[in-house]
Order: sequence, then structure tokens, then C-alpha cells
Amino acid sequence: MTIHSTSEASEAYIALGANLGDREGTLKEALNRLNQHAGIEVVRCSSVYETEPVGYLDQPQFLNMAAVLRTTLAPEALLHEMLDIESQLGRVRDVRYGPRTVDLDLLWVENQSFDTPDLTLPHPRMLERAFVLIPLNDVVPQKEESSGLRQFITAALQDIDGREGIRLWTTNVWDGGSEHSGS
Ligand SMILES: Nc1ncnc2c1ncn2[C@@H]1O[C@H](COP(=O)(O)OP(=O)(O)OP(=O)(O)O)[C@@H](O)[C@H]1O
Ligand SMILES: Nc1nc2c(c(=O)[nH]1)N=C(CO)CN2
Repeated sequence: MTIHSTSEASEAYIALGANLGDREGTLKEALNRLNQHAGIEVVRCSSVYETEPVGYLDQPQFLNMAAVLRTTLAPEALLHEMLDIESQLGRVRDVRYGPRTVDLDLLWVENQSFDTPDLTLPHPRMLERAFVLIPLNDVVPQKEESSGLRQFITAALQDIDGREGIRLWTTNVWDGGSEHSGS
């Protein structure tokens, strides 16, 4: 049986990236669409950073950011909504690690781990990628001892090669959007 929602809300951390079209506008629209879902509230956003492409190099620079959601959706259902929003915003999957109008990755959900063909949680590559870690560091509380996420980030930040290829784009990308439709 698949559980689509739970009555208790959980905190979920996501990464957003975009390197085609109106990158900043698409990131805002992805946040609006998440927040419009009755089971999802966007609680906090990082700054937006412009980053050099990693992995597949022959593509435009990305804008990357992270956000904290509160959600009553189970992780599989949340990922389903995120993939749906990627498609609505013109994401086409062709080149692995290649250009995209928007990429939404589910990084971490409190007290949850998954290892299925469709969902791995925590996200297996999040601690290797400065374009994920630096925005995530903005939104994870400095003194969060319970989940362990803060300790993982602090340790991983010490292992990455500084902030080369990562520039601040804007500190304030999202104004809260239109009303959240949940209670
Ligand atoms: N934690 C997760 N967050 C997002 N997608 C995930 C996760 N775990 C598994 N997936 C699966 O990965 C698939 C491919 O995702 P996607 O095309 O965005 O990968 P990518 O962005 O090119 O690479 P990467 O996963 O390294 O960021 C999705 O269809 C999804 O089912
Ligand atoms: N700078 C940067 N490089 C990438 C990114 C991204 O979001 N930012 N996403 C990728 C596919 O997951 C591959 N490479």
C-alpha cells in the first residue's frame, strides 16, 4: 500500500536549479506552484547563486537555491508533485546532467529514509555538490542537533573546494507568493 499523505506535517529540504530560459522567473514559479498545493507550504528560501555547470560542462550557467517545505505529503507523493511541476515548467529529460528549465531534487525529509528505484533519501549526491551545499547551508538552522542534517552539512562544507564557480545572484527571490491553499 502506498501512503500518499500523513496527518502530521514534516519538514522537507529541496534543491532547485535552472539553466534555460528565464531562470529566476522559473524558480519563483516552481516555488509558487509548490506553495499552492494544499499539502505543501514553502517555509524558508536560501539566496540564489549563479553556478558554473558541473558534470556536463558544455551548457549555460545555472541558478541554484534551496528551500524548506512543511508538508503533510508522504515523500513519494511530494516527489511526484515536484516531478509534475518540472514537466509543467517545460523540463525535458534528454542529456543526463544536461540543461534544464528547472530541476527539483528532494534532499532530506525529517525522520525518513528511502531506497527504492524512484526515490533515494537522503539524496545520495547532495553532500558532494557545492551548488547544493552552499544554498542548503543558508536554510538549515545553525543549531539543529536532532536531525543530524546540520552536522552533515558543516562537515561536507569543510571537504569541498571553497566557493569557486559560485556567485551570489540575489538574496531574496521569493516574496511568499500567492496564498498557500492549505490550513
Ligand atoms: N531524492 C530524489 N530527488 C529527486 N529525484 C529522485 C530522488 N531519488 C530518486 N530520484 C529519481 O531520479 C530520477 C531522475 O531525476 P533527474 O532527471 O532530476 O536527475 P538529474 O537531476 O539529472 O541527476 P541528479 O539526480 O544527480 O540530480 C527521477 O525520476 C526520480 O524518480
Ligand atoms: N552548477 C550546476 N551544475 C549542475 C547542476 C546544477 O543544478 N548546477 N545540475 C546537474 C544535474 O543534476 C548537473 N550539473
